Amino acid sequence: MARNTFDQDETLEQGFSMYHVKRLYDYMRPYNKPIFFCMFLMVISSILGLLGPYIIKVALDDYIPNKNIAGLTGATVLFILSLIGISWIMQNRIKTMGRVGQDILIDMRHDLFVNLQRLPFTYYDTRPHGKILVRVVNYINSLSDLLSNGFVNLVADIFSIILTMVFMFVLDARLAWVSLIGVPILMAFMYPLKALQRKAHQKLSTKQSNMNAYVSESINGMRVTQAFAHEEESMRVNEHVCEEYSNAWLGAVKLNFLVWPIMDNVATLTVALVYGSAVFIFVDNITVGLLVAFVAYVWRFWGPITNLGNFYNTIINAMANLERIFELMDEEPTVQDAPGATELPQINGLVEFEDVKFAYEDDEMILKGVSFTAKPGERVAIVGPTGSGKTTIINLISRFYNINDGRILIDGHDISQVTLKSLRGQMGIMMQDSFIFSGTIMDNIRYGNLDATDEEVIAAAKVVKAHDFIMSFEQGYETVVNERGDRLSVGQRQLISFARALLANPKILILDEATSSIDSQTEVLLQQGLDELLKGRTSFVIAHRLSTIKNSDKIIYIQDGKILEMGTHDELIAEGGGYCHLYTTQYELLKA
Ligand SMILES: Nc1ncnc2c1ncn2[C@@H]1O[C@H](COP(=O)(O)OP(=O)(O)OP(=O)(O)O)[C@@H](O)[C@H]1O
Repeated sequence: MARNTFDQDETLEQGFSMYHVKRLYDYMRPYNKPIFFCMFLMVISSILGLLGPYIIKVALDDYIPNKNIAGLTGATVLFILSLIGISWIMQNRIKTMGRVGQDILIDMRHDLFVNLQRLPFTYYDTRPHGKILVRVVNYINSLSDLLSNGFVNLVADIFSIILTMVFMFVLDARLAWVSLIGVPILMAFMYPLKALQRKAHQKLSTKQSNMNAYVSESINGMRVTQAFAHEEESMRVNEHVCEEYSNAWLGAVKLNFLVWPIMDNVATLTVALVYGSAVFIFVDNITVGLLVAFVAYVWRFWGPITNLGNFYNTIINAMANLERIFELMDEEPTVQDAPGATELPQINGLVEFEDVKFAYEDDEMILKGVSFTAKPGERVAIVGPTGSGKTTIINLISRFYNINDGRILIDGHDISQVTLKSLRGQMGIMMQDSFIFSGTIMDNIRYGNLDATDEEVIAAAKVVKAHDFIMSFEQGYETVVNERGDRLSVGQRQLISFARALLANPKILILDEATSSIDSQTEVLLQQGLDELLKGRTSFVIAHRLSTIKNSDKIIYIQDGKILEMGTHDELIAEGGGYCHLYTTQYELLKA
């Protein structure tokens, strides 16, 4: 999968097609009833709107010359009633379609979010998160107008155009033909514009995505930016992405704004032709009332055509975003249950790596044939230099990535053939980055097991020695923390994540640098609790502080994606290899 950065335009793997329109219609289908009802209302509204000029014609040509007061009063009342009817219909349409539009957006957001949950680490590794966010939030929002007004108005406008033509032909077929001259002229202008608009809107959505990605990255990296006093550089980049966005916006809007004047000019030209032909060619058979009514119909004919132009702008914009929304919705998780995957039964915790080869990106093998066995209940430590592949190994146990070659077995079951849920549901994982969700400390720990009682949460916190610092907060376990865990120190965040992993009560426990930021005194206390707790569980521990893994049943020393040494602490020290060197260096440093 190609990597993308905030300043790199995303290319679409698949262009716009009728398939996208069909997909959009699938979302609208459940709301057919209110949508068709609103379309029906709009058709009635068009008919009422078209009555106006006819009433004026009758008033001008018949009632006023004949001083027919009763007829004139009746026509006025009818005219007012038609205006009231139109306004009632408008109100109801806005209310109903507003609701329907929002409901459709909720359905689309739901489906997008469902797929986001399924997508593997690789997907998130390879693109800025702001670019994902923009699809779920901004692009979906941009469909609101199309769904609330666009389609209903489209049908009403088409109906209105046809009905107006009928009125025009009934009134005077010669003038009706004259007023249609504008249609091919309009087509000749609009056709070449279409391709330009489509490109401009695609560019706009790409630049919006880039801008979002940079803002999101800047917020996440704000502390580093301020620490290095790089605000100006950051602002310069921001100005650049904003300028690119605004240029793209201007480009798209400039083309959109061409649509309306073209239509207006063609409409004016048509009216002029109607007047001209009425005065110079068909002068004998035309009354004032007929001409006034006819010109009113010509404007009414061009009104919906102008609306169609606006609808066209909306749909061009929406389609550029829809392409990306559906692309994300259709993104197939590369890590998913194999066909016929079975449930992993309750495990004992035997983990076997058989000649596992793995690459994040095709060209660079990270694990180059890793084999080891961890027996149930064994405590396995994985050590090695930075970037040697330790985290990669433990990420593979939970199948966050698919391996390129070899096999990983748990209790003899190949993990690629069992369901992800049954596999991950039996593991407790504490990752290097102790992520804290916004909410209370209690909720954050309970994330490990949503069914756990408050007492169980507190018990887990006590085991990892987090209870005391939690209780030192005024609100204890109910203290609200945010996404970055800003109220908490890094060590405190680690302890909370630790408690979360334990609460899952897993047969396999994975601890990646679980205690790297915890003071030595707390760590000693924690180790005592842990010894008891890890009994009966297979655990994988990664720790740079080697004193914490000395007592492990097995230490795996990995370098450059290969296991170089494996054994107990004493055995590896006796071997005098890489582990011994690492350990003695650390020991010397501590002594110094
Ligand atoms: N998501 C990723 N995409 C591409 N390459 C990656 C990714 N994560 C890690 N790598 C690469 O894989 C190699 C092993 O990384 P890994 O995180 O497993 O190392 P580690 O031994 O855990 O290091 P550390 O001690 O620093 O945590 C590194 O060279 C790293 O650049």
